Amino acid sequence: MSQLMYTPIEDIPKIQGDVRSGFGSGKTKDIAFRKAQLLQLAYLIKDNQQRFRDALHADLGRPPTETDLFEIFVTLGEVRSAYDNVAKWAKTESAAFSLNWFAMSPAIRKEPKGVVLVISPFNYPIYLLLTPLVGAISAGCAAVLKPSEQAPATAALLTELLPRYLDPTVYRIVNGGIPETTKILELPWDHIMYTGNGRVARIIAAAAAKHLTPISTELGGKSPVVIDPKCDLKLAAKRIFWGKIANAGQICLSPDYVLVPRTFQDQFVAALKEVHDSFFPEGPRASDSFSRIVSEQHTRRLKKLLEDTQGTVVFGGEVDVEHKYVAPTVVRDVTERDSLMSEELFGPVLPIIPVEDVDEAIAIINRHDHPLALYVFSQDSKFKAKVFDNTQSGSAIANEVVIQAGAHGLPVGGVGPSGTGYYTGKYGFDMFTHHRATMDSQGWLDWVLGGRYPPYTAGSLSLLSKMLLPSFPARPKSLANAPGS
Ligand SMILES: NC(=O)c1ccc[n+]([C@@H]2O[C@H](COP(=O)([O-])OP(=O)(O)OC[C@H]3O[C@@H](n4cnc5c(N)ncnc54)[C@H](O)[C@@H]3O)[C@@H](O)[C@H]2O)c1
Ligand SMILES: CC1=C(/C=C/C(C)=C/C=C/C(C)=C/C=C/C=C(C)/C=C/C=C(C)/C=C/C=C(\C)C=O)C(C)(C)CCC1
Repeated sequence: MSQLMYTPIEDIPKIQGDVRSGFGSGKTKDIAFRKAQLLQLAYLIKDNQQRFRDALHADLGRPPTETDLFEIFVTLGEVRSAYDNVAKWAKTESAAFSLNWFAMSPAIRKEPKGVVLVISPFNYPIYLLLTPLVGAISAGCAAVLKPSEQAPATAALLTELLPRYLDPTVYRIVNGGIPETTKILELPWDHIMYTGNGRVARIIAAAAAKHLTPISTELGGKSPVVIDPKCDLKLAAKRIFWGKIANAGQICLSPDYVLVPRTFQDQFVAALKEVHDSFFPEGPRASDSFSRIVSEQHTRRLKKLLEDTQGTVVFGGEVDVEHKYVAPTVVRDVTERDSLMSEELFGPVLPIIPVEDVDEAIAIINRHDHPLALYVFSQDSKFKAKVFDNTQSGSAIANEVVIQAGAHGLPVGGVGPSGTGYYTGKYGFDMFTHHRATMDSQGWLDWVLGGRYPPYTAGSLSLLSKMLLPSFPARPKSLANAPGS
């Protein structure tokens, strides 16, 4: 297995300078070049699938099925979609038709922003590094990638493979921890995409502000689940519990806590226990279908949150810091002020908060930061609409969890504290694309537009008003008492 070597800090400005020169050559703008690089990226993943599985097993004790589902398939899907659509996405687009303007051929040129920086976290180190790269390549940008040092085997493998498959004059990896990333952030970039926690996002945003660099932040938060007692209970329990134990709960979109009607809590907890026993008949510790926590530090953090909870542990609760193991755990009768509600859990611990009704569930959600995802389990469209219409979140998903990130055509992104901007598919292309307004005005148009030149006269203004001043419908009766009426 490759060993992770940090990039010497003094090399970082040169790497950025080299990539900037590479971008300056103009080669990344060529659609054939973009497609060739995308194809190479597909083969980088396909040729090395087993090595990626092994690396993720070393980093997170991750079962290969999960690496395939959450990283390999979905990243290859992103590459395929970009490969098929890049020519269409990159085409100059005519502006919406307007009688006044069409003669000037107004259009939008899709131009690469330039040299972009991608900083990614440990939990999906392939998908969250390479999906932004797909966006950057398809947008015609050059890119420097900073993988998470907390997933060293995967970072080392990517560092070995990237220059073998992609053009190293325009796509490079820089490795390291805080000192290296701090150096990277001193440099001017044309866009920074950061995926990770909100604390570091503030550091990134402050560094970017010095150069007025635009940023996208893909963050996390506490994604709630609202349960309607009339839901399909077995299905709800199975999907929610899977979303909590996959990658040992280290998923940005993982259900963080569940809001369940007080009278339904016993049934819901019993259903979760049944699912637990069916997923792990030999117990989760012995199972090869259950990951470990990324570090001893994060395991200790989860241990402390569990020690401090005032809720009742229904099952699980076992923590072994040395082996970075946290058992799948369900805690019932949790309150809003509990330790388990103090931060994003990012582990296989599921707190259940009993509520009187859906109104109380909505009020609790709205007292917290807008989450990355909001889940509802219900067969009743009015119930679902009530929850979605009265809350805000990155995504609003009924009767499913987590897999919305893999759904073709949907953006992935947060709102407010769960992030700014969207990636995947065309959204990834747009993130790294400058929409450059262009037009070409003919001289003869001054027959009608000549009134803009001095000396200004009442007649010229009247003509300009006729062409350019928009009219509006009369105010309806319902606005009769509105200010100014
Ligand atoms: N919205 C999304 O798509 C998404 C996806 C995955 C994870 N997340 C969120 O990410 C978080 C987990 O990731 P994490 O942040 O713990 O991962 P992490 O510890 O791997 O850090 C992420 C990146 O930030 C860098 N970093 C850390 N400290 C830094 C500093 N002081 N200055 C500059 N860079 C620094 C790391 O080197 C790494 O590359 C969770 O909150 C999760 O919800 C969001
Ligand atoms: C096959 C036929 C049919 C049915 C097809 C169906 C229903 C296919 C369904 C496929 C599904 C549900 C696939 C799910 C994939 C999930 C993925 C890829 C999850 C990805 C999650 C990710 C990337 C998470 C990322 C995490 C992040 C960003 C944070 O940390 C019929 C029935 C239509 C008939 C014809 C044949």
